[in-house]
Amino acid sequence: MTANGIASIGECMLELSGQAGPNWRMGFAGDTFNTLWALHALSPERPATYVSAFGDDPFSRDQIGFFAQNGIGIGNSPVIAGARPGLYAITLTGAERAFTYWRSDAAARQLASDPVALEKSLENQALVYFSGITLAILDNAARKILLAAIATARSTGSLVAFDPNYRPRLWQSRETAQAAILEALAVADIALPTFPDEQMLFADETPQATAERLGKLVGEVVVKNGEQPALIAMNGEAQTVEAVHVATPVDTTGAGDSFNGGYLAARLAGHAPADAARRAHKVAAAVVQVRGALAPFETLRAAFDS
Ligand SMILES: Nc1ncnc2c1ncn2[C@@H]1O[C@H](COP(=O)(O)OP(=O)(O)O)[C@@H](O)[C@H]1O
Ligand SMILES: O=C(O)C(=O)C[C@H](O)[C@H](O)COP(=O)(O)O
Repeated sequence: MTANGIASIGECMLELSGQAGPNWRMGFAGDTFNTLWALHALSPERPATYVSAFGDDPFSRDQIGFFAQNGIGIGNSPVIAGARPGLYAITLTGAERAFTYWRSDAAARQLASDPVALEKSLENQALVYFSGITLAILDNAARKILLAAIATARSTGSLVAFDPNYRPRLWQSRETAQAAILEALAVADIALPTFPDEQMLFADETPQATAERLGKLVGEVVVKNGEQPALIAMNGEAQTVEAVHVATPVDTTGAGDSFNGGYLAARLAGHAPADAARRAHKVAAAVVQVRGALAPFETLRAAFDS
């Protein structure tokens, strides 16, 4: 059987976005889910699986129902009695987002609790995607199980993409994050970092320094940098691709994740890296103009094809 699917591994939370007070709007989001959402919008012919662990409370059931309504399955992800999803709220200063989390006992922390189920969820995938947030919510033993399952999928032909997405609050120490992220890069074919994260974590002085450092570890690297150009490093060659100018961004939550979804969908469809990054910028520019991390499929498709 040809591997045709797309799997993304991590934590999808309940999301509060919009305005504080009685007008909060509740959705579902999380970096790896946001990327899968865009990927699925842009590659609808590929079976899409969100690999995580879920609870059995009404919110977990709603979340799984929301995925299903939108054509996204959960593979062999465990559903754990008594567990529940995490929650985060977005507060904005202008369009720049900050997050408050309630997630320390979320079901997703058990996503590697059944190694056999995890490996099964990663079978027959053309693409396996995960992030530094996926690593940050796991303990050491669970991280090892996850990376082993990803390495197995890669050895059977899956392309592996990884966004380090550094969230200092989720890690015990910067050194732990550095070590785990380097281990993840060792099993990745495509790395999709954001420059300010890499600057914080590895003290890179410029996006070029990030691209050079990661280019020695991974064959294909795209460094995002907000409204600044993205930098592609592939096989020792560097290219820059200008972002789209957005006059009035509303909420930058999910911009990087949606960029990744656009980039990977384009690469899976056979577009060259620079063309993929141009499409990804357009997708991300559409996402910064909506509140919350997810934009409607039609909005994403129109941006990708424009
Ligand atoms: N203000 C902006 N105007 C236009 N595009 C933006 C803006 N902010 C982000 N983007 C788009 O989103 C992508 C990712 O944004 P970035 O801020 O680097 O990532 P993250 O959301 O991971 O912090 C950028 O490469 C760009 O395409
Ligand atoms: O922080 C987390 O754990 C989340 O997953 C919440 C957000 O949905 C993403 O962080 C958004 O990611 P950006 O694309 O970088 O804006």
